[in-house]
Amino acid sequence: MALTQQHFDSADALTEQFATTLTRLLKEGIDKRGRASLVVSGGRTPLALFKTLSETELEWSKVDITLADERWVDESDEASNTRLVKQNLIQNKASEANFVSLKTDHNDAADGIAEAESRLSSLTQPFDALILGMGEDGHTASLFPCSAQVEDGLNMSSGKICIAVQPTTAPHQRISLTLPALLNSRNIFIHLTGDAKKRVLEEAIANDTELDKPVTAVVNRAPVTLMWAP
Ligand SMILES: O=C(O)[C@H](O)[C@@H](O)[C@H](O)[C@H](O)COP(=O)(O)O
Repeated sequence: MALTQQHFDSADALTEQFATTLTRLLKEGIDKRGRASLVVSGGRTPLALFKTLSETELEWSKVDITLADERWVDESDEASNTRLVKQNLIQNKASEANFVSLKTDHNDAADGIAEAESRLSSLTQPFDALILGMGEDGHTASLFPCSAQVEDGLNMSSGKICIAVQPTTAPHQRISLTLPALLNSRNIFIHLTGDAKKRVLEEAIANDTELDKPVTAVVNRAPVTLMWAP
């Protein structure tokens, strides 16, 4: 499948254009289907994008937002992606958006899977837009190459929407959408900044080893747009 690359001169230019594109896609979803769904990633990269989106005019009350993955920590924990999204995206004009959390009260993520999957079933699918980040080890969402669960997460016929993941090279147990669940999106973006990550992505695609660099599995199966700035 094709990777379309959109390169920008600065992170600000990337943020502006990305917010415009996402708003257009969400509006299109609302116009055609009554509601729209947006799947975002955690980490530091999307922070400015979240802030810009939150200031954007849109019928946010008709938008459902969830995460591609979540660290299995309380919402009060600095590491919580839910906290990040609520503090930066579900604010201002976007405060009316409906946020669907993947985190449940269970101590172990494995015990929260059924509830998380049931929550996700309320979202318009295919998702209108999916924003993925990537780590320098080639993980995307929480499909970590170091984890024992990576094969399960990349299995296209598992029938699973979410899995519990225990990375060995990153902190916190996680819950992640599986590859088939992520691919159930009308528009897929990989959002990266910096030369190092761009190199990792290019090498991952060239070497085509999905278990070693799970981001490759997404690019191999769907049209993906890379949104990149230095
Ligand atoms: O919760 C998470 O950690 C993620 O969703 C993860 O897949 C993230 O997107 C990458 O690790 C990139 O993170 P940075 O943007 O912080 O580099």
